[in-house]
Amino acid sequence: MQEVIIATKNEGKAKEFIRMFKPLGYEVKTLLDFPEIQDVEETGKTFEENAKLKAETIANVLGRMVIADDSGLVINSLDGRPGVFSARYAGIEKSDQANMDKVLSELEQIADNKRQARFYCVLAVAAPGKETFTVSGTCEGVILREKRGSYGFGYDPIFFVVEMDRAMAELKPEEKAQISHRSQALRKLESQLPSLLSGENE
Ligand SMILES: O=c1nc[nH]c2c1ncn2[C@H]1C[C@H](O)[C@@H](COP(=O)(O)OP(=O)(O)OP(=O)(O)O)O1
Ligand SMILES: [Mg+2]
Repeated sequence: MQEVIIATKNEGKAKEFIRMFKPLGYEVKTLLDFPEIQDVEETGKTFEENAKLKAETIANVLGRMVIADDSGLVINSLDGRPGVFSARYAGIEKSDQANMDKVLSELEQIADNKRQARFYCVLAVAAPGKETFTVSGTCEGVILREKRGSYGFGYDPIFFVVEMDRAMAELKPEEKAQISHRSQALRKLESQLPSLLSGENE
């Protein structure tokens, strides 16, 4: 099977990418398979900037095509927070539980009809000597008042998916893969994968 490198150290993302790429005929490797590679500092102001930064840095380290994912939760009544700070919202330890607790407490006084939010995902494709490009996807929802469900990762337990009438963490992996911001973004990339990867690791 042809190999695709995803420049992520996030186990939840890694699992989703492995599942999404399998039916397309690609085997996914992530930075969890390359523990010697150092963290890329996410200094960008936008998801696009951070996705490009991660993809280009790792493409240069490995000398081959790499896809990076920068994603997060955007909440209307918090002026778009946590946004690009989603992973480290409650501190640099990157705790999903602490991040969710912080959002829940910030929204405690916010009425049910003012809790709209969206997940946003940018995928950047970078290869040495080529121009980097990005695609994006979104998933609309509402922030719950307590955690629900145990699938997924990150903010999934507090994110109610309008389209599915359940919390994201109540969706089985194959259900999340039908509607997620990540799969929306990947769909925009799918048809280009064969040409992007031609000449790589045959
Ligand atoms: O489907 C999702 N379901 C729930 N939460 C999600 C999702 N997608 C992103 N998120 C949250 C997790 C993390 O708090 C942040 C991503 O931050 P982000 O910097 O892109 O990833 P990360 O630091 O965990 O790993 P890495 O940079 O190595 O890919 O947004
Ligand atoms: Mg990150």
